Amino acid sequence: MAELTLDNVSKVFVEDDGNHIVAVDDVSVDIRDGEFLVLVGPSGCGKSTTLRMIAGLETITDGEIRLGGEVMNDKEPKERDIAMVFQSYALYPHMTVRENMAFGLEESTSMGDDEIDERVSSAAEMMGIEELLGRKPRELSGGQQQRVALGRAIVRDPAVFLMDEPLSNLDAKLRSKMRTELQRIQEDLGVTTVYVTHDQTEAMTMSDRIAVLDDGRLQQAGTPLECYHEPANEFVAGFIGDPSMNFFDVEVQGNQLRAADFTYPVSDETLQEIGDRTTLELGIRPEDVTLSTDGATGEHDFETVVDVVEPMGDENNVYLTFDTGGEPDEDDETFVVTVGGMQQVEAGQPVTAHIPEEAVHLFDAKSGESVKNRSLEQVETLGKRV
Ligand SMILES: Nc1ncnc2c1ncn2[C@@H]1O[C@H](COP(=O)(O)OP(=O)(O)OP(=O)(O)O)[C@@H](O)[C@H]1O
Repeated sequence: MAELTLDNVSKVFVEDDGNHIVAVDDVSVDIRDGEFLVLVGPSGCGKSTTLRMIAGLETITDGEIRLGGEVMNDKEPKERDIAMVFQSYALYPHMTVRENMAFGLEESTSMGDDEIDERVSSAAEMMGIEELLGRKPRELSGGQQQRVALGRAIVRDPAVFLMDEPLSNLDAKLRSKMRTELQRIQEDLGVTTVYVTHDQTEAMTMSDRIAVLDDGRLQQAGTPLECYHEPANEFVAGFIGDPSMNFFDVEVQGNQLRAADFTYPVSDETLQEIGDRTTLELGIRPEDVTLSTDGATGEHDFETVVDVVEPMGDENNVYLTFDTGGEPDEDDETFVVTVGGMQQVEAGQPVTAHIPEEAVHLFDAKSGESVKNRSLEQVETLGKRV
């Protein structure tokens, strides 16, 4: 059993001048046995510090970390059944690949040479590095070093893998190849894994669940689709998804959401969810807006003009400006809309943007908390790309 639990975990660094930095603030999350959890968030949000506390490389200021029910707080790193893979790979330069992989086992266990050899061979096979076992790290490419670092973690057969941006030094193509390979290996081995990245594509594609951090605080822990379609707040909504969700400041007037001349009527059901709030942030995903040249025929259709078209291959990112009737430029809202690559759209072209109410997200303007999300059920019935 290797369930990993973080219970109200905090980390405060005290600098020489007495200044307190709250790097991790009261984070609680349960990582199930065999689960692949990705910790994601912007630079400085506390991802690495969280991982280092789990590894025992950093003390815990407050709270408790448990592995398989056992409290880890005061255990030395080597007493924890955990293997960590770093961004820098951290291979020993004077050792061969075989020695690098075997080193941890020789140091920390009374395992016989035969079993060590067997484990190294099997991990090398899994990582496809059998031919490299006699080489030194300097004789390897970045991708190969990365495989050795992963192989070294696998050899240990730990209860938990911790990975800190392990793919970020690889080029884009190798990175996406390693993403799928790593996922497969983790699934085959069934080892509980906590993986840190600031790359939300990695988070979306690799994880069973994502834990989104901002400013040391856990914003949401959920499946990639939950975080994408049912974000807990505006931060998660804006962070997950590329291009990012479009946001619009609106006021509630009767059954309309308004920004100067922009009016967006909503249903009674939506009004109920809004309650007595008077200011909101309206959010809409780029792929949920549709563009046409038919003119505005419905109450959720808006006339606009294409600013820029960014071809992405199979689809285009189309930038539009919504004239909301305020000061030109200042109060206008810029939108990005994703359309299929076959749809002919060019800069300067007048278009009608349709913003379907079922896909609209609403957030409390003050707290940023979610007020209305599109539900996963709606996504399925709409047959939208997810
Ligand atoms: N040893 C330290 N002493 C003081 N402050 C620290 C220390 N380590 C981290 N911090 C601070 O704690 C906060 C969280 O840092 P952390 O490295 O965990 O963030 P991160 O999300 O991993 O960022 P990145 O993606 O840039 O690596 C930051 O404000 C950082 O400056």
